[in-house]
Amino acid sequence: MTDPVAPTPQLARLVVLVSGSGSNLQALLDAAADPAYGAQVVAVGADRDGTVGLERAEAAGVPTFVHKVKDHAERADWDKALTASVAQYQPDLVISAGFLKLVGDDFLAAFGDRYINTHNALLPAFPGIHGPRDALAYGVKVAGATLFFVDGGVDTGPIIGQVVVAVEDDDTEETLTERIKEVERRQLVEWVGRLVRQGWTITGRKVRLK
Ligand SMILES: Nc1nc2c(c(=O)[nH]1)N[C@@H](CN(C=O)c1ccc(C(=O)N[C@@H](CCC(=O)O)C(=O)O)cc1)CN2
Ligand SMILES: NCC(=O)N[C@@H]1O[C@H](COP(=O)([O-])[O-])[C@@H](O)[C@H]1O
Repeated sequence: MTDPVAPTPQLARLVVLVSGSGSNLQALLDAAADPAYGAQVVAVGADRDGTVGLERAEAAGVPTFVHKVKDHAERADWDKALTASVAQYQPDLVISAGFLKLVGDDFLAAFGDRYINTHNALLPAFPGIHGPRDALAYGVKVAGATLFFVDGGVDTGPIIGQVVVAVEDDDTEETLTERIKEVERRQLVEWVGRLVRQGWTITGRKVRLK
């Protein structure tokens, strides 16, 4: 069992990592506007400039930082820089919400017990960055989203929650992606709130609220 993580007595500090439109980030920002939610977004990080996700953070008055892989000689240097920026904000929970980069050893050593990711497929099926496309190509009848604690693999960590949607006969990648996102955002907001208000344990692959 990893060390249990206790509930956070004050507002829990969330750092959110994004690469794209940031609709999951927006859902967290909206939820955190109510102090009863129990958490605040203290910073937003990204691997690229000029995204709507970063604009959403700035509009909410939340500090941002960007680390691009190509600005570093080695991937490990990027990982160290990302780790240092996140650490500066002393997060209780780090959340990847459409963050399209795999983090490395330094990041996981610092935050591996408190780093979660939302993925738009029902893991362990369809890991990677094209979940809805891969699900449609396979011909599945249900799809969905998985929230999990990140480990050193690609979308392999202990699962916190999953939510399911139907796949319609006339779905395109775009329509299925949007249907998944609607339920994915709700799942993310609900589980982040529960985790920070109640604390959690991870025993092997089992995640439990305290
Ligand atoms: N060590 C881990 N890091 C991250 C995980 C994870 O499971 N383990 N989840 C991600 C998010 N993710 C899917 O949810 C994911 C992100 C990125 C990739 C990937 O292959 N990325 C390539 C670049 C792709 C691109 O920029 O177009 C890369 O990192 O070089 C797969 C899955 C959060 N981080
Ligand atoms: N595996 C990574 C991945 O594909 N993540 C997916 O990117 C979307 C981000 O949306 P958003 O930027 O609107 O929150 C989300 O659906 C998330 O599951």
